[in-house]
Amino acid sequence: MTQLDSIFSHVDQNSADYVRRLGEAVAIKSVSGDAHHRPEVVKMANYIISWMDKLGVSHTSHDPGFQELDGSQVKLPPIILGTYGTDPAKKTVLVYGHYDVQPALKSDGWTSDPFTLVEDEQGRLFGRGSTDDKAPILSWLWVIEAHQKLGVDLPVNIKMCFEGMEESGSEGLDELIVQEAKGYFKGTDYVCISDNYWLGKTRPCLTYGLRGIAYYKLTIAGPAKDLHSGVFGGTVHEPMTDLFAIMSKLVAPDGKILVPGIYDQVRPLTDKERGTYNGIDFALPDYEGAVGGKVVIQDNEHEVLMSRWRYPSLSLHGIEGAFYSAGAKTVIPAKVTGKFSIRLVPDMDPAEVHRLVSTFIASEHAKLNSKTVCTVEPLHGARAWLADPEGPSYAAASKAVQRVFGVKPDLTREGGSIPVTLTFQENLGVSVLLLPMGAADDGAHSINEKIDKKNYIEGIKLLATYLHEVASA
Ligand SMILES: NCCCC(=O)N[C@@H](Cc1c[nH]cn1)C(=O)O
Ligand SMILES: [Zn+2]
Ligand SMILES: [Zn+2]
Repeated sequence: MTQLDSIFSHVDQNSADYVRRLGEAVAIKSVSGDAHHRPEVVKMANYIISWMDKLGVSHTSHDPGFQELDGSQVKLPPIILGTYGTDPAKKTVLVYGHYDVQPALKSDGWTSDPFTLVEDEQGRLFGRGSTDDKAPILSWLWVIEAHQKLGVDLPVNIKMCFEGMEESGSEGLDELIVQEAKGYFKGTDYVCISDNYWLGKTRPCLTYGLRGIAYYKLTIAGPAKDLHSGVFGGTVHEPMTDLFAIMSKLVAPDGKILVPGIYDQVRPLTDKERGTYNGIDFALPDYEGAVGGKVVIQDNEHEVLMSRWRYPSLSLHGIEGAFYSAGAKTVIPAKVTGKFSIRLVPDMDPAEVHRLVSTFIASEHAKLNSKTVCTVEPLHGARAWLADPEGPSYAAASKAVQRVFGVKPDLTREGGSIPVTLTFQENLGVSVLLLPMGAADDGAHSINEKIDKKNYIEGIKLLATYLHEVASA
């Protein structure tokens, strides 16, 4: 029996323990976006630290300071930096993950309490944070534990960077990475992140690209206070009318962004890149299933994937200050703020996108001949990330997938944004790999988030195998 075979059978034998521990973690309501839950985020940090202590992982906790949240100053949760092994003869793999979660209420439509891990008869483990990102970060610890229990030498040094603010802008993380690039992070050979999902439900993937984002607030202000539409309607410029007029000019119903110049920055599609879409395990009906309706714009698989991965998109998210309750309130809102974002792709620059967006909105507002005041404010931005999927880390991960799952992984990109990938790549100068455990239907951020027990258990084996493969890469 090889070392990995014995690790695999140990993982299988201990699967009930791994599920029980995931249940302990899910029960900690580490919602970073809500000030009231901040003590629970810290509790989750302490849960991880207690496991690091048990496993002999040395660690430091970095305090990123305070943030303004719901009108008060709230202390940020720690960024935990762990170190397991410092053998100069071994490669060093830095793993990143997050221990905070999205908000969840049973009343949102969950079929069970979101913070109680529930296993159904199909082996699906439901609970907030189950797949995003508690199972993956815990799995790195279980890999260390399995090696210790079996007396198998871990063939790499591991550094761990676990944050508690990923779902709320990763406050303080970039600064710490820049500051510690030649300190704690020095000596990192590869970065591996397990915080995304397979493209479908059955075939694992390795992810080498993400879109960036430019998020905007567009505010139109008019009267000093909300007005009665019967008394003032027809006599004043209405902020909501102007906001609708401008927001309707940003994007067409077919998804085309209407801001002039936006597509000029997009990297042209080459034949080589076009070829990378061949053979990817992705079917339109499955995608429509994930969407939950027949509203997909494109009519073939390659176009859908390209629209998600390599072209920008503009989404209108919401309007702050507008009347939205039941009933028929006859109000003219005094000030409204539209929220929208543009997903950025290689080679789009957030500063240039901001220049184009603000110039366009100012000119569209001027065309309205309205006396309202229009302001555009960028909330946050991140460039797209694209890695070379042909390096040794990707080769090791591909071998690991084949060993654990018996199939070659798809090489995928994603439409979402994980800005820290680029921060690691640029500041540490090493290859970054996204190695997901969860499946496309896990429902991260949504109601009834889950991870399949099979994905969790085989995922632990996958991470262990990757470390063994990358050791000799
Ligand atoms: N599957 C990986 C995507 C992770 C994710 O959901 N990231 C968020 C990050 C973000 C950016 N602005 C607000 N949140 C995303 O929306 O892409
Ligand atoms: Zn995540
Ligand atoms: Zn998330």
